[in-house]
Amino acid sequence: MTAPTPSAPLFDRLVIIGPGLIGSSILRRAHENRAIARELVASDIDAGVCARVRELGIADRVEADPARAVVDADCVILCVPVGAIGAVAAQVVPAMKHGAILSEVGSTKVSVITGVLPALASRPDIAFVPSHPMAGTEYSGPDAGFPSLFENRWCLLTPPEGTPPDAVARITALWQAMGAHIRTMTAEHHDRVCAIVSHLPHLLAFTICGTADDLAGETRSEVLDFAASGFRDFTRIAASDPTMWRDIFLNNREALLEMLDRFMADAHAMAKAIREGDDTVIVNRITRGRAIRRTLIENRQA
Ligand SMILES: NC(=O)C1=CN([C@@H]2O[C@H](COP(=O)(O)OP(=O)(O)OC[C@H]3O[C@@H](n4cnc5c(N)ncnc54)[C@H](O)[C@@H]3O)[C@@H](O)[C@H]2O)C=CC1
Ligand SMILES: O=C(O)C(=O)Cc1ccc(O)cc1
Repeated sequence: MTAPTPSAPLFDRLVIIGPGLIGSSILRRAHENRAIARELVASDIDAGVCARVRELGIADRVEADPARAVVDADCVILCVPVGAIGAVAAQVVPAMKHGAILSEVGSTKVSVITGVLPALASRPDIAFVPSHPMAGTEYSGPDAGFPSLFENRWCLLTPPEGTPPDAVARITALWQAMGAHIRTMTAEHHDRVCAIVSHLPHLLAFTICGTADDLAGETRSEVLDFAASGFRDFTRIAASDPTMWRDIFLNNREALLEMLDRFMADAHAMAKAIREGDDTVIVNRITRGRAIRRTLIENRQA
């Protein structure tokens, strides 16, 4: 009697360009679950990151040159800051094999897709499946990653019109193997949703920490002494990486500015209610905030 042949992995060779928090988390999960890819390859512009990924042993091979890294890959995922995705696509696409899948994990989509499309113009054989795991932390780099990062989190896919369904199905299967739930939407819708749920909150956190820091002398030291209040929750996300967030703000400019305008109008309405002692408006606003938090807890996303 012959032993049953184990089913082939989802990808033969999976390449991660930029194995920082997100890229190294994908590698860690795929390293644990070899049904995802037979071979894992990593490449990073930073020689220190390449050396660290080798030490961690989370990739089978590390290549300094991204064009060398992607040779014969079935799937290449760009995990670099959004401002670099277009340029990295231009470096790797010409070296990719016929029929391979290109993906990326950037936090913004419209400008990322616009930036990648020129590299794909002469390679209609390559399917492009942009993805965005709605999971992360305020930490960066290969040491910050962990295999369960995407567990029970949403991953948003924004395949451009005409993307082969088979490629979308394979990227869906990849994120499901990471433990994520999938939602597919247009890039425009993605950018508006993420502007309100992620980009504006980060902008507010950076701003409030800056405002507190600008307060002179004694007050500032008290802000830091008594930070075990609402302020502390802002400081966690305000600790996020400056390059990554500069790129997100500049690449989702329109949607972010629209949400900021709406927020400022609502903040002005709250200021007016406080000035005028309008307790109905104040209580109503707080009650709606509590309800949102309760829903997140019920959906296990808190
Ligand atoms: N940090 C988070 O919580 C989340 C981040 N994202 C997105 O994922 C992407 C990666 O973010 P993180 O993993 O947090 O960043 P990270 O800073 O931890 O890792 C990014 C890596 O890309 C490398 N890199 C930068 N430019 C490069 C280039 N031109 N060629 C090759 N490598 C290059 C860096 O050296 C670094 O190792 C970003 O686009 C970000 O918007 C998506 C979801 C969550
Ligand atoms: O650490 C947090 O609270 C985050 O919000 C992480 C995060 C950062 C960027 C994304 O595009 C998605 C998730």
